[in-house]
Amino acid sequence: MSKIVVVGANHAGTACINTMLANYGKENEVVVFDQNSNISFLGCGMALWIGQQISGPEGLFYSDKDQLEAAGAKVHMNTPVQYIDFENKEVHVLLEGKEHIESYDKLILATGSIPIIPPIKGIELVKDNLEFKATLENVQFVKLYQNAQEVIDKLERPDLKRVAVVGAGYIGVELAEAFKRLNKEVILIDVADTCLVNYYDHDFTEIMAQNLKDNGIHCAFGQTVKAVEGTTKVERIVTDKETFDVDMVVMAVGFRPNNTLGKEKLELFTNGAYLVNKKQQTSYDGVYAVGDCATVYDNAIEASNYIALATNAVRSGIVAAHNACGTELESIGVQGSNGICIFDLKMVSTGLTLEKAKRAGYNAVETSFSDLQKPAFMEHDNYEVKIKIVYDADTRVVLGCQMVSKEDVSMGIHMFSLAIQEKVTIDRLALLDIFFLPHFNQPYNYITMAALSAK
Ligand SMILES: Cc1cc2nc3c(=O)[nH]c(=O)nc-3n(C[C@H](O)[C@H](O)[C@H](O)COP(=O)(O)OP(=O)(O)OC[C@H]3O[C@@H](n4cnc5c(N)ncnc54)[C@H](O)[C@@H]3O)c2cc1C
Ligand SMILES: NC(=O)c1ccc[n+]([C@@H]2O[C@H](COP(=O)([O-])OP(=O)(O)OC[C@H]3O[C@@H](n4cnc5c(N)ncnc54)[C@H](O)[C@@H]3O)[C@@H](O)[C@H]2O)c1
Repeated sequence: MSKIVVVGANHAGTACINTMLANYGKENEVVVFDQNSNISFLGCGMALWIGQQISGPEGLFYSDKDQLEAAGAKVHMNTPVQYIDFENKEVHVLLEGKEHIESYDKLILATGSIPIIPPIKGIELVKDNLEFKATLENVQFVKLYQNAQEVIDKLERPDLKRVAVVGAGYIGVELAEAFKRLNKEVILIDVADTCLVNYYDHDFTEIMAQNLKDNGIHCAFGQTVKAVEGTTKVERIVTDKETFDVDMVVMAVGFRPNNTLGKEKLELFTNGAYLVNKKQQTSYDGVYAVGDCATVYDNAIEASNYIALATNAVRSGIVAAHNACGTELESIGVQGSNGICIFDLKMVSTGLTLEKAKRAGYNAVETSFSDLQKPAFMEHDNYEVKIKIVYDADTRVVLGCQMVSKEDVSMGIHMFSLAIQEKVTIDRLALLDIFFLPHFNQPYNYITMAALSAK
């Protein structure tokens, strides 16, 4: 019997623990440490909860200590791992306030990510706090259940009327919508000249930017935040171009891998993530890393990359579990598939945008098409869809796809995800067997038409 210690039991850790226990039963002793009081909080539901689109946070958890223990793990919550002695295979923790050493045969690091805190005057963290609390009151970071609860409590105060969201990425736009739904005045600030720059090309991001503006959000794009000011609480946010009087500042400028425990010993990716192979093995024998603290293999660039998504966290946890328990299993890699829905406008993407593909050195080109989802004679619930397929002009292989519509076109993006993974050419897509029924689509549908129009 070998002892496997898991550090971090959120999405990646929980998937790993459950896979080990479900498939290998009592073959291993599984010991888990997490510094938080709860596990499995779905951050994806945070904006829905804040914006009162769901009745409460209860459904945003899918596991807990009791469930993991019933399956056979020993779980220590509120227990930060402070240090790992990789040579002697020991994890040093603060257990109920006392130092405790746990030995291991194999180690899974699932310590996730922490908010990026840019060097802006006024947004510094209170030192050594696990819940990302800032020194100036009403500067909020959004990662944990506790962070969301705090924002909700503060929003109930009638004098809290104006909110600035810094970062117009996925979290920023989702929260901007949530605050607007609560009738707050919302300013959405990004250094980039538009929103969602990490996922879509400019023609697509402009559609979302217009959607945000149409719904009353003040977009301050292309602005660099210089300071957040106030005596004890937030009173204003100052950028290089404007000053906004606000009562709350929500920081959503991205996350960085939490590599504190292994950064001295393990090989790291450019952004500090633990560099892992397709079996989730780090550079240190017997040590695996999963989820947001680790790299993924990105099929679109055919190299390691950092793509922090719950979907990747879960899959990497499963892969690590099998390898740690003795069954060799390689990840098939990812395409970074993602989606968003803001005031009913839905956008989905996978693989590389045209801009990113060019930056990655591909001779990349695009083919686009816009049409109604269904034939024009379908007079109700029939929306415009815009699609862009990015492909390599030399090999004709599909590199990426973006779609936008009020229609739910999300299932279509999975096919492009597979196409990138399997290196399908744009010409194969043009003749793909796509069924037709007026309730769903058109005979000459936009996927076929975009592929047929490829030069
Ligand atoms: C607001 C928000 C919305 C999101 N929406 C989506 C979405 O719609 N779709 C999507 O795919 N992804 C989404 N994400 C990203 C997704 O939540 C992350 O990719 C995912 O949480 C990564 O899971 P993880 O288990 O690797 O890391 P984390 O969730 O960061 O968990 C790490 C765990 O490790 C523990 N830990 C860290 N250090 C220690 C230590 N020293 N000792 C003990 N325990 C430790 C922490 O307490 C935590 O429980 C969202 C994220 C946020 C914040
Ligand atoms: N729907 C989804 O799939 C979903 C939803 C939420 C979060 N997530 C994932 O969670 C992770 C974190 O999301 P996120 O929104 O924090 O990151 P993000 O990378 O999506 O967006 C960060 C944004 O902050 C901006 N930015 C960076 N530094 C800045 C600065 N100093 N001032 C102003 N703007 C600045 C960037 O230009 C970017 O637009 C991502 O990996 C994301 O994909 C996914």
